[in-house]
Amino acid sequence: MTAPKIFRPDLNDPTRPKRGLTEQDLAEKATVYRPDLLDGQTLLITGGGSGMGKAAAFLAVRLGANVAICGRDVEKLERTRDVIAKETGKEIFIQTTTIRDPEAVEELIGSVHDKFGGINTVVNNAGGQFPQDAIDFTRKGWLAVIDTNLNGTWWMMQEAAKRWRTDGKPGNIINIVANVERGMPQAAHTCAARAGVIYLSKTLATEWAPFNIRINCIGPGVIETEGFAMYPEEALARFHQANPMKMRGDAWDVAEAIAYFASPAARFINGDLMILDGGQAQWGVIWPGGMPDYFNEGGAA
Ligand SMILES: CCCCCCCCC/C=C/C(=O)SCCNC(=O)CCNC(=O)[C@H](O)C(C)(C)COP(=O)(O)OP(=O)(O)OC[C@H]1O[C@@H](n2cnc3c(N)ncnc32)[C@H](O)[C@@H]1OP(=O)(O)O
Ligand SMILES: NC(=O)C1=CN([C@@H]2O[C@H](COP(=O)(O)OP(=O)(O)OC[C@H]3O[C@@H](n4cnc5c(N)ncnc54)[C@H](OP(=O)(O)O)[C@@H]3O)[C@@H](O)[C@H]2O)C=CC1
Repeated sequence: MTAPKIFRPDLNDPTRPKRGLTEQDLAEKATVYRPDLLDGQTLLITGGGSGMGKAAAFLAVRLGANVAICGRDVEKLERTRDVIAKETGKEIFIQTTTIRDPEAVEELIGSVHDKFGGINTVVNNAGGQFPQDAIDFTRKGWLAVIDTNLNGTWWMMQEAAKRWRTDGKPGNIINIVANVERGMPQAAHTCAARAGVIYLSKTLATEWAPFNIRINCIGPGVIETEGFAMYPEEALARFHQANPMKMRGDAWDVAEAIAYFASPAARFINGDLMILDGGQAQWGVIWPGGMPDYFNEGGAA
């Protein structure tokens, strides 16, 4: 029997390059939006302590919004709160929460609601996966990825919607998913979960329209963030070859798309999926754990 291929990253390995935008970038990067675009709006962003979530938090604050973030690691949340305060003078709200726990999610939505008097937009960005051939997934590994990406996103959506219904206020949900149209070899667990979120969103965009709740998804392709640490260097060297532009996006690309969906410019967009991937969906497949010989030119037919 062949042993399963496993890449278990050492997230503290000092030999691996630091990836993603710096905090200075997030504080200074130019934006296409006017500075008061999100004045008075409240955004709750899950997974806001790193990567795209942190960039979205920074941008939303810079555009005038009240921002709350959550994640499992309190240090990342505190660091994000402190640097945003230092760079913008504005205090964001943080709460340690795993989105996998529906009671913790209920508490989170309640606290943010009480703190700011309501929530305008929920950004379900928290998530992730590990690269592995599906045939070797352990039960625990499969469940961890489904629970985080599908169940966790659902708990957030349902709890926010209940609040909006009770308050009689409009709501807006932005779900960060992935590029799943052509499947995702070696990421089948996340592909299943993200496809679930996309069709959950399309369904609820209709079912929750009477409550004035809109729901849209953003499907990023290869976006260079701290999250790249989950993948081996050999895979990272190939990721961007899977889009015809042969480049990586950055967290600001996604943050600006989130700001657009949070703004009045998107008021008539509902149940949609925006793909932000340099064209990868039409062209390439990533194979984060390495492409099997079978698919190489000259490999077994
Ligand atoms: C979208 C793009 C797609 C991939 C395609 C390429 C995409 C392009 C670019 C990048 C896309 C990104 O999403 S970058 C963003 C990446 N960021 C993240 O993934 C951050 C969040 N991720 C996580 O927290 C974890 O990976 C996740 C498994 C989802 C949840 O972790 P938990 O802490 O709950 O669980 P753990 O205790 O760590 O693990 C639970 C079990 O999962 C399995 N497991 C965990 N890590 C494992 C590993 N490396 N290899 C095998 N199996 C593993 C084991 O069975 C574990 O049990 P034990 O054996 O008992 O331990
Ligand atoms: N980078 C890319 O190329 C792509 C990324 N994506 C997805 O985009 C999203 C953002 O990724 P990115 O910024 O790159 O990577 P990061 O790893 O930086 O971000 C993921 C965030 O999710 C949080 N998180 C994970 N699990 C939970 C949980 N159970 N409860 C609460 N928070 C959680 C993490 O915080 P903490 O560890 O503190 O809990 C972290 O801040 C993820 O869903 C990712 O899978 C999709 C396609 C491509």
